[in-house]
Amino acid sequence: MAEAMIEASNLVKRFVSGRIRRRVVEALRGVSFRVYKGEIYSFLGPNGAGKTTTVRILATLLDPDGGEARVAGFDVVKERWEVRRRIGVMLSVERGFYWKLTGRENLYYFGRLYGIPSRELKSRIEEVLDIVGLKDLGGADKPFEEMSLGMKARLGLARVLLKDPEVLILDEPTLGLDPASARTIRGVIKRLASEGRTIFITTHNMVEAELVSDRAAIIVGGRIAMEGTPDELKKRVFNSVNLEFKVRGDGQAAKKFFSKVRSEYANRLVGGVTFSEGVLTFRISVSREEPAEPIIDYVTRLAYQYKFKVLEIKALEPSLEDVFVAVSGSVDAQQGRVRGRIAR
Ligand SMILES: Nc1ncnc2c1ncn2[C@@H]1O[C@H](COP(=O)(O)OP(=O)(O)OP(=O)(O)O)[C@@H](O)[C@H]1O
Repeated sequence: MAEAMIEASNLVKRFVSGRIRRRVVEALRGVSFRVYKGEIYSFLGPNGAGKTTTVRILATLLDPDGGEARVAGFDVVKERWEVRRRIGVMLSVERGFYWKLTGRENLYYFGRLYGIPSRELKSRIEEVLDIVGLKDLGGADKPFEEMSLGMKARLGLARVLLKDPEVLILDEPTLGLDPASARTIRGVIKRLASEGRTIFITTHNMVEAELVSDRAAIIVGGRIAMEGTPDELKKRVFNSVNLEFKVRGDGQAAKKFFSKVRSEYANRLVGGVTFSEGVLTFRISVSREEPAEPIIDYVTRLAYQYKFKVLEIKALEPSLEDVFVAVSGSVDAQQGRVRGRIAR
């Protein structure tokens, strides 16, 4: 069994706000999870779900009101310095750098602050600049204030890597980045995990979560609603997949053809049917337990009968975003934000 590098047990956190009208927000209501060595574990959740609060507790920046967490084997409250020595934390891409210093100078400053000897630090800086691709972009010698968001994020990750941490805790590491920078950051995250580092990330970006995560948890209202590999989550939430058919044929025959399909699979047709430029497209839902062949056979035979050509048959698996929407309930309030962020 792999070693647990992050263990959260029943974490509880409350915030009290407002002086006159006291308001208690239960940010975490008993959050438990484990992340094993070499794993990439994503925390997904709508706004205010408790993601950043969890990150801050794991990063020893905030104490829980209840429960406990251990990172790299050490308690985040009682042994916070042991934890800090072993983790790399990226909270917000723009935080904490010196605006007038270049990328390289900033890294030198932080490297010295982390106690890395000067000679060793210089070669380490070149190494991490290469890993995050900042030299190629000309970001190494640019003052921080003149960097693009993508360069700043890369520098943030470079700073995290200076310490060569066992565990990386990254809060929305690709938020707002251009596609190339987001891809680079995802690539670095995967590479680090393949080298045995453990990665905890929070994200709103479902496509990203699906691309990088070994396992993911969906957190809603301070509680983990569901946890598993992206595949497990999909199977648990959706017990069917949609088969999409594209057939080409004559417009008049298309009506008759489709009415046959409808009479056979009336309540299993999902989404609309379209007929465009001679191509009829429709979807039939198939439960995961039943074989798809009889449906494929039926449609193929019907197509032959009506002199239609079957252009394509494919299974459309639900995405992690579909799971997220189903699990986190109505996301109307967040929809703009969620949609906006996955469109990268
Ligand atoms: N310092 C604080 N004082 C009062 N309430 C807080 C504080 N920090 C967080 N909260 C509240 O705790 C809840 C969880 O916040 P948290 O920042 O962990 O959510 P999140 O999942 O990271 O959301 P987002 O995606 O919007 O960053 C929210 O209701 C938030 O308003």
